[in-house]
Amino acid sequence: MAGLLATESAVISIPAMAARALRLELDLTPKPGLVDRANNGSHQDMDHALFLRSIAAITPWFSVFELAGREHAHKEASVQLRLLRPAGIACEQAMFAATGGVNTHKGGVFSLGLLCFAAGRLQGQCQPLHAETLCRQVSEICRGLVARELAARPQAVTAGEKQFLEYGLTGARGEAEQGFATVRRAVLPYWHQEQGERRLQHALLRLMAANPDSNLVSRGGIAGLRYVQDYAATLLAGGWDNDALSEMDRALMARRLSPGGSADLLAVAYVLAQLP
Ligand SMILES: CC(C)(COP(=O)(O)OP(=O)(O)OC[C@H]1O[C@@H](n2cnc3c(N)ncnc32)[C@H](O[C@H]2O[C@H](COP(=O)(O)OP(=O)(O)OP(=O)(O)O)[C@@H](O)[C@H]2O)[C@@H]1O)[C@@H](O)C(=O)NCCC(=O)NCCS
Ligand SMILES: Nc1ncnc2[nH]cnc12
Repeated sequence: MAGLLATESAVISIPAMAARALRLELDLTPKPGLVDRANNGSHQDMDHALFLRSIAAITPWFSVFELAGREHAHKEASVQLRLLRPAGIACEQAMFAATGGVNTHKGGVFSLGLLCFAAGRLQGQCQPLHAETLCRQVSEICRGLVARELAARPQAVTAGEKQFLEYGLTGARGEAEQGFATVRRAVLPYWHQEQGERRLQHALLRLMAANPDSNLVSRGGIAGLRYVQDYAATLLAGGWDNDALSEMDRALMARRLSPGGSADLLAVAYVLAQLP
């Protein structure tokens, strides 16, 4: 049963979970600063329909990543990212073609793509598919990525590269190289404290409180990042409901702040939380 994992009553695949994670994240409402069913958050160039098109364009690639992981499973970890990247870039291009050039899911493609690829690699090596083994694989596949692509680069082009040079933030690359440590430490131990949509909102708040999200820094500098982290921590400490989240949504929209990196990590958290 290659590529499949039995969970509770259903048998589902990691690529299918990744696609489901993107849809659940998108539909979660209210969701401060982000595109949801109610509004476009702090975004002028994105809406719910655009995200649906993006998800439709990305979804077929998750199985491609998993298959590639299986095919290359017996090669060293250090060559894996080089083998995955052409498909990752092709998937990004499919996303940009579907959205007319808007970056809806660049971080999501990167993080979920790595999870699918690592799952295929584990299957190819006949290793058990657990959250821990999957994250360890991602970390090994990405070993040295921050040093190679951020630290060794004197000139910055992307937002992620600029923020490394200016503030030492390692963004999506750092999260992956650390085996999604922010998700494992800040979210997974608390996953079963809440149910349904509230579980995902709780996870998002925990991510916003902990994640050094490069999107917040590119929109609002370090002060913008601190504002969102403190706001989320205050809600977690004092209690929150949908009204409080809607108020936070308005506060972030007024400041043009969007925690897009945390939205991506929420999808990662959902996939990992389905695994033993
Ligand atoms: C390695 C890449 C991810 C390189 O990307 P880049 O150098 O741009 O690096 P980052 O900025 O670090 O990351 C890119 C996206 O990752 C998300 N992100 C940010 N911080 C974190 C974090 N701490 N943890 C996890 N993820 C994070 C974030 O994505 C979200 O932001 C999108 C919107 O961003 P932006 O374009 O800036 O849009 P706006 O803010 O709206 O801009 P303006 O309107 O203000 O102009 C949002 O939709 C989320 O997705 C970062 O954008 C990678 O690109 C790469 O190597 N690609 C090649 C493909 C590949 O190898 N894939 C391998 C696996 S398949
Ligand atoms: N729902 C969302 N809104 C804005 N940016 C995002 N990046 C990933 N999901 C997002």
